[in-house]
Amino acid sequence: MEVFRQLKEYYWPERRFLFAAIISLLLATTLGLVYPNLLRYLIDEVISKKQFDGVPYLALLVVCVVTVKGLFMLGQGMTSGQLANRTAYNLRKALYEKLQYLSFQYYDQARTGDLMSRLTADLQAVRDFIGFGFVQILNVIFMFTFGTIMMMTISWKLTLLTMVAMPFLVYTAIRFEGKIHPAFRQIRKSMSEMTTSVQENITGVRTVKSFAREIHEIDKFAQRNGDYKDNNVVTSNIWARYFPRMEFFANASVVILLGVGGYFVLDRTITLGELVACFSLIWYIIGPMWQIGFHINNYTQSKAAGERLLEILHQYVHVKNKDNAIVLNPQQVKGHVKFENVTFAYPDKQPALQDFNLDAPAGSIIGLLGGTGSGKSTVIQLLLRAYNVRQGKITVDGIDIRDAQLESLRQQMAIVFQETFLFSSTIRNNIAYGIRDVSMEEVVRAAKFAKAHDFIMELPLGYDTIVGERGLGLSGGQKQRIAIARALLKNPKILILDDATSAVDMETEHEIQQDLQEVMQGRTTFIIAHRISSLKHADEIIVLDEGRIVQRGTHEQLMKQEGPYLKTYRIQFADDLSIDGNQAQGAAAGNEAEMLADSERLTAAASQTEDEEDLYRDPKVTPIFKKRLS
Ligand SMILES: Nc1ncnc2c1ncn2[C@@H]1O[C@H](COP(=O)(O)OP(=O)(O)OP(=O)(O)O)[C@@H](O)[C@H]1O
Repeated sequence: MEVFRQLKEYYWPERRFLFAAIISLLLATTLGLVYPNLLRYLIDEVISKKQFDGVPYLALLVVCVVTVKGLFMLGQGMTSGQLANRTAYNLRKALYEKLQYLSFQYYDQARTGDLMSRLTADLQAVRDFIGFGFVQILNVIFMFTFGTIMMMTISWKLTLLTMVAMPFLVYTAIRFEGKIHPAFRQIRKSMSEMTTSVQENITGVRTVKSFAREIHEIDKFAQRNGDYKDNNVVTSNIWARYFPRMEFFANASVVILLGVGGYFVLDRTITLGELVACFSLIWYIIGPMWQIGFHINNYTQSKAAGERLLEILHQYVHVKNKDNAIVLNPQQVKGHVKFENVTFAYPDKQPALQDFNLDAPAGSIIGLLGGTGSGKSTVIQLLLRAYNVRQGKITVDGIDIRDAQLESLRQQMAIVFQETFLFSSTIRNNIAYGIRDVSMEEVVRAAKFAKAHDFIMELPLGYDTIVGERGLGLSGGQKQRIAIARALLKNPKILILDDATSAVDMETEHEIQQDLQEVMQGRTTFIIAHRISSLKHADEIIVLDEGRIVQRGTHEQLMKQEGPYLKTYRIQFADDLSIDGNQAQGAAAGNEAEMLADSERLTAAASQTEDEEDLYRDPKVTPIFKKRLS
């Protein structure tokens, strides 16, 4: 019962329904005990004595008892239903809330299919037990106790003899419980593995098909399906072995009752009516014992399910607010970011970042460059406080981010990831995600800045087009542009572009960056990019290799040093040259010239773009948005 003790806070507030269900069932069971007594009266007082005048009254009494019992059963059903559904609601709410606050570290390991199975099948099992199963077990106890007491009042000897087989029944039932509980746990585990496999297959269907791995996936699923089947077979075998034994011991009681009871009637120790009443009452005792397997099964299943729910509910939250955490006020935050001697390793891994130092004054642009796995995204993850830093510290305006209230810290930041997640909602809602009271004009302006407006307008329903869970129907670049619009609309003090333009073509990237120049003003901006053209305007570019800073400086400074930056520049430049002959050469030459040009001149040129001119002349642009963009 430990599991249910720990789940108390979710069903105890609904205890009024629990008590009402118990009382209703108690009364219904008590009324059920009237039948054997009516039978006894019918045989001993009416049939034996040939007093048939009382039969209509007896029949009427039966009708009344049946009706009232029915009403109590109805009450029990309704209150149990309330208890079950309210408990499920409370649990679902708590689980969902917990999932919101669990840290990135948890999600690094968590499997969606497994979580989904806990939130559905396991929750259902707990709901059914608390709402119905528990009351049924109490009913078993009532029926056994009341039935035994009534039989005792008729003949204690007969009762005790009838009970001889019961300890065997109880022993078998307990052994059955010991075997069936681990078997059910295995079933749940294999069920969750099977669900995970289906879920991953559906999510990654494009990868599976493009690698022609259908057969492999079918085999993989067949193995999990087989495990699930085997576990069910094992459980059925346990059931098959124990259930007949329980049935045997239960029926042995009836045989004893009829044999010994018949002898007692002949002996005139009890009347025929009393034997018939005992025969009726024995089912009050055997019935619950008969069902004990089902209740044990139900209980063990829900206990296993409850354990899995508690695992989520008790899951340690790695990143959380301290007591008296400092709430960052968006009006006061300037966005001065500092990393001081930060060394960080993901659990059970080599350090992803080593002795990392960075001073990004408010409004500065920091570029991060490096090969895959060099630690660029880790810098951003740590700034977001997705993980706690244990060595060194990160500050925003001098406040250690571990002391800042998490929500207020993340509200100061907007991040555009390389992989864009779009919710299954309209494009408008996707752009306005996380911002309250935003006007359509602001959404459109942000979309224009992100170069998303034109393609959105070409969609049949424009901004009201519903995009799928993974933005189905949109290209990678289009999704990225929506993500950029979403970030711009948030008006963050710290803007993070994590390879945010990797999926758009060079031309669009160039256009977006010209607009971003304007947007970045007044915000501390972190740009992770593989293309040097995306970083060249940064105030400081940090080049990482295996978690260590290997070069830092401005584009101009780094271009004068031999090192990975210049090497990367040359490779990218050479790529451009080799693409398509003369035309590319011209473009590359232009590109190089442009790269080396004075960045101020570029910014000035960029500010001449049509969109911006429109924006600042357009009287419809709300002052809020102008402020947001400046
Ligand atoms: N969630 C995680 N759990 C465990 N290890 C991780 C996790 N994220 C990153 N790493 C590891 O940390 C190291 C740095 O990864 P990071 O994602 O910061 O690199 P990156 O420079 O952003 O790479 P890329 O350009 O490929 O995105 C890598 O060795 C990577 O395997």
